[in-house]
Order: sequence, then C-alpha cells, then structure tokens
Amino acid sequence: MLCGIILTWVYRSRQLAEADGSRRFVTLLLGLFASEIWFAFYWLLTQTVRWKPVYYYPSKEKLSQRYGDQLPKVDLFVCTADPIAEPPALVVSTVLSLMAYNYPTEKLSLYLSDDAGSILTFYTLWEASFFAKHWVPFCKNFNVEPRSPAVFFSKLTDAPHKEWSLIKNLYEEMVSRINSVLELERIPEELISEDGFSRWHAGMTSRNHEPILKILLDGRDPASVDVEGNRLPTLVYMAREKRPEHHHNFKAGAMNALIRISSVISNAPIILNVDCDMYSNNSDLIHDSLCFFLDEKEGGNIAFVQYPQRFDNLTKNDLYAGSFNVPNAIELPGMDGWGGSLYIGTGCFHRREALCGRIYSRDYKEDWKKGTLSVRENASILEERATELATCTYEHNTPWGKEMGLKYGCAVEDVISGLAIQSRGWRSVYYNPQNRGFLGASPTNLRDSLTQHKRWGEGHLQIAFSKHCSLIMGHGRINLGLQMAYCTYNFWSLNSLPTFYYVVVPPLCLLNGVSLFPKISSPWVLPFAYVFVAKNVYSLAESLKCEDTVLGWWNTQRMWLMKRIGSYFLAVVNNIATVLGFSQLGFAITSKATDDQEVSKRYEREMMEFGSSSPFFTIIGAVAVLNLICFVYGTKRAAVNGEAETLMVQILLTGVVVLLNIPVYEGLFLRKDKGRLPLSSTVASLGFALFACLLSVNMGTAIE
Ligand SMILES: O=c1ccn([C@@H]2O[C@H](COP(=O)(O)OP(=O)(O)O[C@H]3O[C@H](CO)[C@@H](O)[C@H](O)[C@H]3O)[C@@H](O)[C@H]2O)c(=O)[nH]1
Ligand SMILES: [Mn+2]
Repeated sequence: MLCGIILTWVYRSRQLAEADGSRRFVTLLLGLFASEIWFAFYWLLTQTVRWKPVYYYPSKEKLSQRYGDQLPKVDLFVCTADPIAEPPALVVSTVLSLMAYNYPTEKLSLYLSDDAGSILTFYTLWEASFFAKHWVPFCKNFNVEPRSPAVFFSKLTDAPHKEWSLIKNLYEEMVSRINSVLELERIPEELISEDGFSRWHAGMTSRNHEPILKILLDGRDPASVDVEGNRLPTLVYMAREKRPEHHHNFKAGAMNALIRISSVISNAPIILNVDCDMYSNNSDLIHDSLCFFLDEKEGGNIAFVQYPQRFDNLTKNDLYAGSFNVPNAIELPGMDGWGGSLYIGTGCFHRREALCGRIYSRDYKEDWKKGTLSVRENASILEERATELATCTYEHNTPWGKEMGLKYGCAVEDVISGLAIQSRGWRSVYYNPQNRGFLGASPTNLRDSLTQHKRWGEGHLQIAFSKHCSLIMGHGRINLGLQMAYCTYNFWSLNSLPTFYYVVVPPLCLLNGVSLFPKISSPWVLPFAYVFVAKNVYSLAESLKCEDTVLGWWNTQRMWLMKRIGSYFLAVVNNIATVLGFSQLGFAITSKATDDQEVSKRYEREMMEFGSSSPFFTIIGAVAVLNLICFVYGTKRAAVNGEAETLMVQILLTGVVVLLNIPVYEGLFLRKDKGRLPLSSTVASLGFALFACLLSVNMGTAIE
C-alpha cells in the first residue's frame, strides 16, 4: 500500500512540474494532491489500531475461588435526560437489568440521574422499586437472560410456566400504569402528598429546580427485602439542581453529581456507568469485570474496563452503519495493545479513585473493602447530606470537571475524560465478550444518525485542537501508538474537507473535459488502481470477518461518505463558529422512541428514512445530483469527443459516487412515501448542483 501511495505522489509531482502555464489547473492539482496526502496520512493512522490487538478471557470461577464473599461493592449509574426522547419504560428496563445482576445484592447500589427533573421519571423509578421485589428473585430462580424485562418478555410469547405469566402480568400492568401517567402528564392524585413526590411543586421546570434526591430502596434497611425475604439493592433517584444562570454541563455534570452523592451513600470502589438505553445482556458481567481489577499481577493500574457499544435494533444489512462491528472487533482491541481503549461513555466499569482524579503510582493499594463499613445512618439524614452535593454551586472553585470526575466543555466528555485518566498513568481494558455485554438502541433514521456523528465529530475535533490532544496531553505519558490511535478518532472530522474536494472537483473537471488522472492506458494508472482496490478489498474482508454482510459493508461506505460531507463537515463549521463565539456547545439527545408504524416498517425493509429537512440533506443531495449530472454529461462528452482514455478514471470515480448515492436519488426524485426527502431539499440540491456546474463551465473554458 505504502509503495502504491508513494508512486501516486511521484505521479502528482511530475504532473505538477509538467503543468505548463494555467495557474488554475495547478491550483486544482494542488488541492487534489493535498487531499491525497491527507488520505495517506489518515490511512497510516488507522494502521496503528490494527497493529497489535489484544483479546481477553477472564475466568470468573477463579475469581470466586480466590475471593469468595470478599468481593467489593459496586455502584451502578444510569443517566436519563428527557422522558419524551427516552421513554421511561425503557429506562426502567435498563435499571432492572442492572439490579438483577448475579451479585450479592447488599453490595449493589443503583443511582438514576434524571436531567429532566421529571416527576414522571421519578414515578417510573418508584414503580420499579416495587416490581424489583418480584423481578430480582424471579431472575435468580429461573436464570433469566437477559434481565431486561422488556426484552425478556418480548422474546417468548408462550408461557413456559405459571410464575412466568404471573411476573409478565405484573410487568405489563406496571408499564401500562407508567404509560398512562405519561399520557396524562400527571401522577395519580393519592401519590401527590407521598414522600418523594411531594418535592415537586408548581413552577418547577426541567431547567429550573432545586436538587431532588430520594433513596427509594435502602439496602441497609432490614425491611428492604424482596418477596422471598432477600435483601434488595439500594435504589436512589437524583435530579441535580438546575438553574438557568448555571451551565449544567450535560451528561458530564450528571455523572459528577452521581459520583459525589454515591460517595456519601455507598461509596463503592467500583462504578459501572450505562446510558438509559443500554441494558445489561449478561448477568455475570460484574464478575467478569472484577477479574481485571482484582488481578494480583496486572490489575493494579487498571482504571476502567470498557465494553463495546452494541445494539439490538439493527437491520440485517445495517442501513445506517450503526453496528461498529469493525471498530468493536478490531480497532478497540488494537488500542488495547497500546495501553487501553477509549472510554465510550456507557458500559464501562470504573475504579472510583481513578475517575476522581487520582494519579497512578506503583505503591497505591486499593481499598476493596471501601464502603462496606458505612455507619448506620438514618436514610433521611443521608439524603440531606447527599442533596447538598447536587447543587449548582457546589462545584464552584473546585477541581470538579477539570481534574476530578468527567471533564466539562467537550461534546465527547467520555473520550476526553478517558484520555485524561490514561495520561495520569492508568491503563484501561477493552473487553468484548462473545455473549454481548450491553445492548442499546442505535439511531433508526438518517438524520439522527448524522446528528449523533456531528456531535461526536465536533467533540473529537475539539480534543484534536486543544491542549487535551493526545499528542500533547499524552506526550511522554502514554505510548506513541496510543497517541496515534486516539488521532484516528480525533481527526475524523478533518476527513470532511479532502473528501468534499474529491467528490466535487474531479466530477466537475470531468464535465469540462479536464483530466486529472493518468490515462487508462498509462502504467501510472496502476498505483492509483492498486491503492483504491487494495484498500477496499481489505476493508471488505475485514468487515466480513467481523460479521457484516456484503451489503452491510456497502452501506457502511455510503454512510462514510454521508458522514464526511454531512456530519463532519458541519462539525468543522460548528467548531469554527464556536471558536469565534457564534455558537455554543450543545448535546442533542438521540431519540429512542418511534411510535410511527410506517416509519418502523420502512426501517425493517431498509429504506432510507429522510423525513424532515435538514442542512445535512441539502449538502448530501447537492453532491449526489452534481455527481449524477457530471457523470451523465461527462461520459457523453468523453464518448463524443473521443476523450474516454484521458477521462476514464474520473468517469469511474464519479460512477462509484453515483452508485453510492442511489438511495439519495430515490429519496429526491422517485419515492412518494413520507420518508422521502422533502421538496425543499430537492429544490435546494438541484439548485446548488446546477449552480456549481454552470460556474465550473466558465472556469473550464478558462483552463482550456
Ligand atoms: O444533558 C444531558 C444529555 C444527555 N444525558 C444522557 O447521556 C446519555 C447519552 O445520550 P444519547 O442521546 O443516548 O447520546 P448517544 O450519542 O447515544 O451517546 C453516546 O455519545 C455520548 C457522548 O457524545 C456518550 O456520553 C454516550 O455514552 C454515548 O453512548 C443518555 O443516557 C442521556 O440520558 C444526560 O444525562 N444529560
Ligand atoms: Mn445513546
């Protein structure tokens, strides 16, 4: 590959040297050359995450033999932020899947952070605290898998035994109560004055309210037991204080508040954090994860154990490339070979001390008994003490959000915080078990998917151009391989500009008969062809090895194009706007709810869902139309003027872009259903594409 790449550079240099006269042509070539140099550089970066992957096989039997009942306490954090975008029934299932872990219940405490500060979410958790009394023993007695009731009951339709129907009924009744409360946007009259509920009052909004903290189940209370008389895990609801004049720092703010309040209630040395849309798919995960931390030889410097983000709502050919199969199976283990994977925000077990900013040192000994000796305090006194830690002003003039907890001010708070932890001397582990640790919901329409990638692209770019860049912050602290591996993600967005250039300039030149590549009969075409074919065959083989389908790989290529010219391009624009002070950091929550039957049907049939207008679609549509026009007229022109030999590479290149964009043409011109591109996008795309073509015709004559 490297030889091929270098040969293409040789060709470009000679082409530049020979380009006599036309400055415009030289400029065009320089742009192309710069793009190619970038692609080569980026390709090189992606080799670092393929160099030496590491795979783990923990042995939980040995763990049990060695530690018996001396295992540490574990705190479980779940974040939710919006009862509309994140349906409470989903949140409850996530919560229950964690409460039912095969782990001594008295050692587990679950904390739910509700950034909406919604009484509806509180009601949901209150319901869950009752249902848990049936669910937890049921799971353990019948070895239920997975332990998310929503998923478990949706998998089996015929009752295998009486108990099953009984619990299923209880579950369905609970969900219907939750849903009717949501519909009415009001909790039942008789609950209003109950403890907990009474903390809500008129005038409270999600952006303006005092801190609310309620221990719904107190694990230390002998009366807090399930239907069989066994202790239940502690269950805590938290809505940190929100005031319009204080920035709340999105999920990072929520996580830091959770770290603090849990430190006075249970203070477990290990923290698991998951997003509300990710249930645990394996009830033995805690044991697996502890194998890493408690390993006597290797465990001492491990700060976090990250599981991959996997999804159970993907279609067969993964239309929106949401599976991340290749990163999950190859790139993240590849990072591990250099000292640890990224922290990706959910499905991650942390060492509390490392998360709180401790610098690693060889003689540090973890106190695994931490939190177990807490003095028996009255729950309401505990609540009061913890509430003070969830106020807006608590963090003022403290290291929270900087050296302590998750970092603030970045759209990928997880990645930047993980890098900071590694730069403090800790290592991380990436563990991708066969039976998939956590399962979540991936975006089910193009717009959501591109929006999510825009947020990520923005965050990563922000890291790349700050003092937190892995090459700066990591310099001398983490392995050079790991610094480079971080760059493959941090530089995502920078791919947008060269890609844009590559899908706009060569087609326009084709339209005008300007040849940018070697003749198809020249031997110089070989390195170009080799690099293109080898890169794609390799990526296809890799994809297939990671359980993608061929069509799935093709869809991934399309999504790469769309992400680069849509999400990443706007991420670059937005970053510049933020630097100039025109824009502010945001966190667009990914919607997890679709109740539109038609939309779901189209998703199942893998029809691209455009739906509403968005700047993404204007860009994507314009590029697609432009390539189509250039392909049709350029090919015709080449045939008529006998220029096929000199223009063939551009015809092929434009042809590939046209093929990738077939669903876009359908959405623009052919489809009639509601998922098609809106008329405004069609008009705008046509307008921009035609404008660019006309403009180029003028310039083309200038070059000739
Ligand atoms: O102000 C906020 C905004 C979001 N969240 C929570 O953050 C989580 C992630 O939000 P989601 O809308 O699902 O975004 P994703 O793009 O799916 O999140 C991915 O990317 C984020 C960083 O951009 C990481 O924090 C996540 O862990 C990772 O799954 C959810 O549980 C939200 O409830 C909050 O708690 N407070
Ligand atoms: Mn999510």
